[in-house]
Order: sequence, then structure tokens, then C-alpha cells
Amino acid sequence: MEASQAASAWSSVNSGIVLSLAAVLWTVVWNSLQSLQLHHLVGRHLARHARRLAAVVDPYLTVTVAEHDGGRMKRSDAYREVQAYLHRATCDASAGVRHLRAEPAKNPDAFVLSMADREEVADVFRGGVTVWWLAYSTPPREDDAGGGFYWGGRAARADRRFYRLSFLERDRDVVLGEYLPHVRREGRAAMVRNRQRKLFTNLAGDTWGDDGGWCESVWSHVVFEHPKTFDTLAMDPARKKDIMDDLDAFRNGKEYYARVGRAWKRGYLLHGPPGTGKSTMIAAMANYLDYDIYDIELTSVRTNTDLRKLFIETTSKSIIVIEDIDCSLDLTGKRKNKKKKDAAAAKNDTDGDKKESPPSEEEEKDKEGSKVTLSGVLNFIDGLWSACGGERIIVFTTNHVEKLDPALIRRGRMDKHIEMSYCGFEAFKFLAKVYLGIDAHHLFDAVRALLRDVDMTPADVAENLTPKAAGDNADTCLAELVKELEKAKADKAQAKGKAAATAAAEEEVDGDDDEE
Ligand SMILES: Nc1ncnc2c1ncn2[C@@H]1O[C@H](COP(=O)(O)OP(=O)(O)OP(=O)(O)O)[C@@H](O)[C@H]1O
Ligand SMILES: [Mg+2]
Repeated sequence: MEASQAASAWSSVNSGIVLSLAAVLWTVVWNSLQSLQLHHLVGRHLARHARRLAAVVDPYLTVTVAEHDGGRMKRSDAYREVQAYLHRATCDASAGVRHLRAEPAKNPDAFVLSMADREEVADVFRGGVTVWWLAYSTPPREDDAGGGFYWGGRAARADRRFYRLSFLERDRDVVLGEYLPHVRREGRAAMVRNRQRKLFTNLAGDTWGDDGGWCESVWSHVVFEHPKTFDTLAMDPARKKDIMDDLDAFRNGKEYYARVGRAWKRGYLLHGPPGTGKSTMIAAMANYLDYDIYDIELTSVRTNTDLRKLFIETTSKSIIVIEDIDCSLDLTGKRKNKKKKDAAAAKNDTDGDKKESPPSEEEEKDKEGSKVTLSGVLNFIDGLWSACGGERIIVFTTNHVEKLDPALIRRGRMDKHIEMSYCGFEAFKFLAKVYLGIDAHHLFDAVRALLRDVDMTPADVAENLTPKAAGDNADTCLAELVKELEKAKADKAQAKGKAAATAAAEEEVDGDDDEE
């Protein structure tokens, strides 16, 4: 044992001496060639053989995977996949990783662990091919800091992170041809296993990625946990099935969209009065498809470019939502901030005769930044950029479909228009089944007749069908609903009578004026 250690120490000293001698010799030869003006010729010749030379001295090849490849527009999928792939090896005691990065995980008590910088882990593929992964980072380049391109900002100022894969020259074909695709496949599978559905909003922030990585994003998110599914959404069953079939066709339509040469995306326009279940429908869609939701608050988006940026940072398998599109976008091309305006109007009302206060700094800033235009939104939906990524659903909701510009909602942009209406008899029957567990009752006919005359939202019907006291059952709940509907019908008749009386009175006054 000792003899072999001594021999290996001696051989490393020897090779050190040989390398130093070679370096000195090389300098002497190179200087002589330069003085004879022959260095260009020899240099070209040497460059051709440099690779082979390197393989003799250092028989390793490397592949580097950068966190942001190309521009800084998007985190590289390959990097995230490698990170997810290496997660198990990193936590394995036998891998010998001594420095780990700990980041918050799904489970509030746990951490997601990954390799710290300069840590290396070995991996064996097919029992014979050994490779080594090294994690490292470099400071941001100076030209990044100014924000180059429009991406700029904090993402550009963050360290540039990499994984470097090293392997023996003789394993080149296996590593490049089989191992690397295997890493990506396994990494993707790990990401899907760990995936939590998310609800994103366009408030810029630093956020933890699926893989536990710290990513800087124009979106911030919370875990999406909405209980509404199509099973509990009250709607005419035939219409519901139609929507579910449409979603299925979209989800399975990758080849179809490629064949007909269209981007793999679909637009839905949900319109109808308040409280008829538009937002609820979006939650049901996301639960059904198992997609993330990106909820865009258009009034906080400053420019068309920012809108595009938001779009690029969305991932596939997602639903991008713009609620109340008619309120967020002035169709002449300017935006207005409905909520702020409402609040301001309410304030003015309560202030009564107080003088109007000068606009606040925030309002001024908002005015300056109000540059999202209709054409920006149209581009967002079906411009060239909208095709990147694929498998996205875009949903607009509105209470006033008639106010929307036809260009915005034409087929191809909003492919499917879904009207969410007041509760009809079919939706009522569905609610009765879900809430009371009944398919028929002698009061059903009365409800059917009343629902024809009265507009009641599914939310209100559901509220009436909910048992509230210990003795409540199907009879009492339905009786309660009938009572409410009759009351609503009487109120409606009274309002109509009043309106007719006012109109008649006005006509009479007009008539008197004419006579005079
Ligand atoms: N069809 C329905 N089935 C079951 N519950 C419903 C249905 N429609 C509405 N609700 C319930 O009514 C409430 C309001 O619904 P929701 O927020 O989806 O309405 P909306 O159409 O988005 O209204 P708005 O136009 O004001 O945004 C929710 O709590 C939801 O659970
Ligand atoms: Mg809503």
C-alpha cells in the first residue's frame, strides 16, 4: 500500500516536471517562430490539432448548461430540468455533496435542497458511464447591469448560474446521444411530480420555482387551491359537456394544431351578468385541465411591451385571464382604472362640496404609464409572440359583451364565446341534486314556472338550497326558494308598475303642455 502511494506521488512529481519543461520549451519555440515570421503558419496547423492534443493531456469533455441561455428573457428549461434531475443525487449521502443550498419547499416544514456553488456530484449511467456535474456561478456581466434589451432589471443583475457536465472522451456518443436526453426526460418527470398548481399575478417579484430555484420574475404567485370543479358548477348539463369536450379537444390537440399550422392556444370569452359564475368557471377549467392560472391585472401593466413580457414569462399548460376586459381597456386605445375611478367617485360623493383635490403622485405616475392599447392586446392574443410556448388558454370575462370591439372577440382571437346566464331550470335541477340529493319534487314545477319570470343567479339559488338549521330538509329548502322567487317576482311586478305609472305621468304632463 505504502509502496504504491510512494509510486503515485513520484509519478505526479514526474509529470509536473515534464509539464513545466514542456511549457518552457514551448515558449522558446514560439518566440523563435515569431522572430522568423512563421508563427501564423504553424499556429494554424497547431489549432487544427489542438483538440486532439487536449484529449491526450486531458481526456475529459464538458457540456455547460446555463440558467439563462441566449438573452435573459426566460429561464432555460434545460437548466431547470438538470436541477430537478440532480435533486435526488444531491440529497444522497453517498454522493458526498458537502455544501447545499436550502430553499423553502411546498411543505412549510421542509426545504428543497440543491448543490451549492463549486460542489460536484458524480452520476453513473447504465452501470458503466460515469459523469460529473459541477454547479457554479459567475457575477453578472457589466453590459447586463444596464438592462440591455428590454429585459434588464433585477434578473440581469443576478449571478449567472451554470451546471457543467464532464465526461470521458470515450463516452462521448453515449453521453451526448443518450445520457443528456435521459437527464431532461427524468428532470421533467420530477418537475411534474413535484408540481403544485399556481395562481400568478403580475406583481413583479422574486419567487421560488418548481425546482426550488430562486427565480426573478415579472409574476408572483400563490398556490392555487380553488375547490370549484365542473362537478359542482351549476349549468345546463348539455352546455357543460360541450365546454368540457372543447377543453379535452384542446388539451389533446397538439398534433391537430401543428397540422393546420396554428399556434396551440385557444381563446374563451365568458360573458354575462355579475354573479353568474364567470370567475368560478375559470377555476373549474383550471382544475379540470390541471393548468396554472395567470391573472393579468391590465390596469397595472404600463406598456404594450410589458404586456408582451408578461406573456413570454408564462409557461405552457396555463390559463391566462383578463377579467372585466371592458373596464380595463378603453377601446379607443387608452386604459382606465375602473377601481381607482370608482373609489375616487365615491370619495367625491362623500366629500360633498369639498374642492376636488389635486391628483396624487401615484395618479400622475399612472397617467404617464397608461399606454396599453387595443392593438397591444390584439397582438398579445394572436401576434407572432403569442405562439411561443404553446398550450395556453386565454380567457376574457366581461359583463358587457356588446361594449367590446369586434376585432377583439372575433373567432381566432376569442374562439369560443360562453354566455353565463341567470339560473335556468336545468341548472336548478343540478343544484337540487348537489345540495339536496333529489332528482324530483312536487315543487319543481313551481320553481320552473318562476325561474322563467325571474332572474336569479345560480349563487342565490344555491344559497336558498343550503340547509341552515338542524330541521332543514329538501321540503323546507325548496319552499324557501319558492318564497324567495315569488318575492322577487312581486318586486319585479311592482317596479314595472311604478315605471309604467311614471311614464304615464310624464306623458300626461307632456300632453298638458301641448294643450296649453
Ligand atoms: N353556476 C354556478 N354554480 C355554482 N356556484 C356558482 C355559480 N355561479 C356563481 N356561483 C357562486 O356565486 C359566487 C359568485 O360567482 P362568480 O364570482 O364566479 O361570478 P362572476 O360571474 O365572476 O361575477 P362578476 O361578473 O361580478 O365577476 C361564487 O361564490 C360562486 O361559487
Ligand atoms: Mg368574476
